[in-house]
Amino acid sequence: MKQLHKQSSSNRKDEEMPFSQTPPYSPKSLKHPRSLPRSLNYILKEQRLLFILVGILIGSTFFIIQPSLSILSSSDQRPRISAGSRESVVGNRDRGELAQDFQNHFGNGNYNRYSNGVGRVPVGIGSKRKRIVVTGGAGFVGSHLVDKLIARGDDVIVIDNFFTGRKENVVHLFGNPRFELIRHDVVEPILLEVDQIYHLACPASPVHYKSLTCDYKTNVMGTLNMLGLAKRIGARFLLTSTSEVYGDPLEHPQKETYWGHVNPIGVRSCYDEGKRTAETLAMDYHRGAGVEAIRKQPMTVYGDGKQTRSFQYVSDLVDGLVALMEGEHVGPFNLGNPGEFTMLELAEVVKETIDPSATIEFNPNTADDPHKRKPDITKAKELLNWEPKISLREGLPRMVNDFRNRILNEDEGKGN
Ligand SMILES: O=C(O)[C@H]1O[C@H](OP(=O)(O)OP(=O)(O)OC[C@H]2O[C@@H](n3ccc(=O)[nH]c3=O)[C@H](O)[C@@H]2O)[C@H](O)[C@@H](O)[C@@H]1O
Repeated sequence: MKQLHKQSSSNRKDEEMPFSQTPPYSPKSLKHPRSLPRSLNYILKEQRLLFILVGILIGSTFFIIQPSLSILSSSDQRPRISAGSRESVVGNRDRGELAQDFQNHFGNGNYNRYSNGVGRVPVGIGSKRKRIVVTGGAGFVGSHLVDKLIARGDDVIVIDNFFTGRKENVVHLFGNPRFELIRHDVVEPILLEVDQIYHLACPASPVHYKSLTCDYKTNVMGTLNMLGLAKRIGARFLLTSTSEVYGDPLEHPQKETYWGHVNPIGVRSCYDEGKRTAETLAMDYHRGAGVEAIRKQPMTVYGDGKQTRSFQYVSDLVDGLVALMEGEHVGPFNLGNPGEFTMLELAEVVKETIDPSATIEFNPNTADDPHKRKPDITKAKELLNWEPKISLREGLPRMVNDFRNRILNEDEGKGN
């Protein structure tokens, strides 16, 4: 398999860890008590709290496409070829094997599309494992997704340029033969042979997307490159979009069919429009190819704090992403928690569940901040049989433990 800049790290003490010791997927458990304020500071630095809660836990829209060129009748034993495809890497898994594979992971389910031979392994290798690329896999959502995929037995290649991601998020997988880490910027093409592509790479933090460092190019060129790869190799493709594509919505709650209300020249637009363009590209390919710190510091609330958001715990999101990838559906799905809170309510819940002594500071609002946001998840409930299980009150303490644990792991990695 071709690799670009295979990661070498001076911080690979887990390298010898045998696979059998790989921790199963779950929000990482608290290993030993350590300073809560420190973890809060970590979580919230560079507005990470707002980012995590607003940027991630809100309802997000996900796109999934399937190049139609990969959909052949099950009786067609020819390699599936699209422009630039490499027949030599196209293998044929039989329907029974793939259906079995699916059942091993998910129990009974409809596996029609995959049973048409979408999954691939190199010719001659009858492995049931999937080979999966996760771009942005060293990020917050990405690293949780990678843990889940590895834990269920798949081979995972992470592509990340570490713009906001951290090697520490995946260091526990170093040395695992089923895991590869490639430092690579998705704006450059890459050739890999895989069954599925989860495209998460994106400068997602407000710290980045509200500043000149915002990289529209990543959303456009990066998505084009990953779509091109999916088309070439016939892989199933999933794009993590964002509820920001709905802008300051005039429809509430927001269904997948809502086109949104976005200021195309505002300070947030490089992110909103970048993701909107990425969605456009995904659907074009489908059609065309067929295919913040609060430790004794105030929590910052922008504006009057009456704007609403919906917050989703990361494991619910990861479950939804996998259900979407493993299913047969194409197009946007809202994967979010419909629980709707004002920013002031959120600050109160954070106070109650994390730090009762925290205070609130009001800052002028940023331009174009959406007034309300709440995902309509009817479609995901009906078609994916998916809905979030973890409430904000339940999720917040888990989130703190998760980040505390990451800090502890980092300290251990440094020999502290
Ligand atoms: O909810 C959302 O809106 C966002 O959720 C996640 O983002 P998240 O995990 O919250 O953010 P990060 O922890 O910053 O992860 C993004 C990853 O992409 C990587 N990245 C970023 C930019 C780039 O050019 N290339 C690249 O590999 C970063 O290094 C990082 O590992 C998804 O990865 C985003 O696609 C999505 O927009």
